[in-house]
Amino acid sequence: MQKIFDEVNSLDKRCYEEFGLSEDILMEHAALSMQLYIQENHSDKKTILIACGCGNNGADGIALARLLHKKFDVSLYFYSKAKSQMAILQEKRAKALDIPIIEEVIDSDIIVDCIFGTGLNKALDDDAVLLINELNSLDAIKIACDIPSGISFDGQVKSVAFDADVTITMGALKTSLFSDIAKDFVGEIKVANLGVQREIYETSTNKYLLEKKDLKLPNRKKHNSHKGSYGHLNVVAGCKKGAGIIAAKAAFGFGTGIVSVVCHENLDLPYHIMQTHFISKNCTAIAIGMGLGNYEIAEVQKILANDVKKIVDADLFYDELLLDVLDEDIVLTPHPKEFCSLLKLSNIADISVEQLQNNRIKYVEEFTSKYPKVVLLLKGTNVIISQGKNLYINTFGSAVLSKGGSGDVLSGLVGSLLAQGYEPLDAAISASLAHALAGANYKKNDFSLIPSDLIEEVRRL
Ligand SMILES: NC(=O)C1=CN([C@@H]2O[C@H](COP(=O)(O)OP(=O)(O)OC[C@H]3O[C@@H](n4cnc5c(N)ncnc54)[C@H](O)[C@@H]3O)[C@@H](O)[C@H]2O)[C@@H](O)CC1
Ligand SMILES: Nc1ncnc2c1ncn2[C@@H]1O[C@H](COP(=O)(O)OP(=O)(O)O)[C@@H](O)[C@H]1O
Ligand SMILES: [K+]
Repeated sequence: MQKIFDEVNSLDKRCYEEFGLSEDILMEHAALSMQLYIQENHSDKKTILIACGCGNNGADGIALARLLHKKFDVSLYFYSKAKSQMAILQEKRAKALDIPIIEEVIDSDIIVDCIFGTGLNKALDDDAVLLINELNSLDAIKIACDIPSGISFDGQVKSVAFDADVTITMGALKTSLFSDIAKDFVGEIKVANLGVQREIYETSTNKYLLEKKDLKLPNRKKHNSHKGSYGHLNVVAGCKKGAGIIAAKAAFGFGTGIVSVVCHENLDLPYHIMQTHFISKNCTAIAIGMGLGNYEIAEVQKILANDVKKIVDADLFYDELLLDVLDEDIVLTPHPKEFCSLLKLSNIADISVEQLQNNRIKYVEEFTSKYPKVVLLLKGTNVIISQGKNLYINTFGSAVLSKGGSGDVLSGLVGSLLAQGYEPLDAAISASLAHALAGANYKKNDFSLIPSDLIEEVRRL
């Protein structure tokens, strides 16, 4: 996993104070890394437009123009007059080289957005909105310097943001790049070293970006085993039985030795999935909530009181009885609407889905600091998983997963790993990665995936 930081000003400051580097050195490295990226990936292109603002993001852009001048046809466009000391200095250097400065945006092979970086501190004015819309409308390779202009420090996009193919972010990954809203603007994210290697630049953090290698598949190492060695998951099915059946199939395909669906009515299940009317004595984990619908409170209370690992999803996020188990290391997998209900039930906040989506990390942190044992997996395009103070983000998911039943597959995967003995946090992380990567491996197209395709892809991981 890679570290993520809420802010990097303190990390820059450390470079000056502890490593004796200057702002100029850091900026030169920022510009150099963008130059190298462009030369290594787009040497066949001719024209580059660099749009600059008045602060140090703009200064990065002017320094880049100096580095690329003559190798490409570089034009500088100033959205506003240089204001920061470094922007004034860089402009002087650029003028000494006669780098073309243009008054109107022109068609170019590559556009580099250096209008606003981490200093964006108010709403974009009409001119900025017009400029960003104009840049977005051009058919060019689009590179954002540090962060696409228009995304604020907390990952919100109030009006518009630069629509980047790639974001070259300076020094370290920033939290703002990983909001659900930002995902449609950042493109591929690359980190530029600022004069020291990243491992030196970075300090400690509580936020991490998950990588493919963080997926720990339940590979079987022992030959001397039997089905009971790989756990017994009980999936509780309710009114909408399909949800439980999907979860059960996903769990079986992900390695659980025995999977039983708990339901009073007789179900038509695949032969390898068992049915039971009550929780099995030897079950090693329980998945409950998916499609539960109307249920008897006493019965659900009794199920939740079982001393085995549990994953809770869907309908139970609307019921106060969930509050009884929030002092356990239980896994909860709400989507945003369900999480809003959970926040309300737990007296943390009474907010709309929109308010949540604009502040996902804030509310996850509030919840997990109130309930430090719970493993919370907040669904979304960038899934957030958190327990206690630590928070992990999975960005591998995509819109192929926006289908009824995708969440039921996820519950099944989490339950499967819990039943096989994974710790709750490890189960949530690996299940979420498997879920998203399986979706990404489905290559037919981006609209036709159904839960059985997703389970099939999980089985191929
Ligand atoms: N040590 C450093 O400080 C380094 C900074 N770097 C670059 O510097 C950037 C941060 O520079 P700054 O702090 O100067 O910030 P920005 O360059 O993002 O812009 C800040 C300026 O824009 C103005 N502004 C903010 N929001 C506005 C709005 N909506 N409409 C109009 N004007 C607005 C502010 O008043 C301020 O003058 C980083 O994103 C990064 O690109 C890099 O060069 C690496 C090193
Ligand atoms: N656009 C998207 N990008 C990434 N993941 C997505 C996207 N849309 C949906 N998902 C994932 O699909 C799952 C949907 O779950 P949920 O809404 O509970 O569906 P259901 O209850 O119908 O099974 C979640 O894991 C979510 O993170
Ligand atoms: K920018």
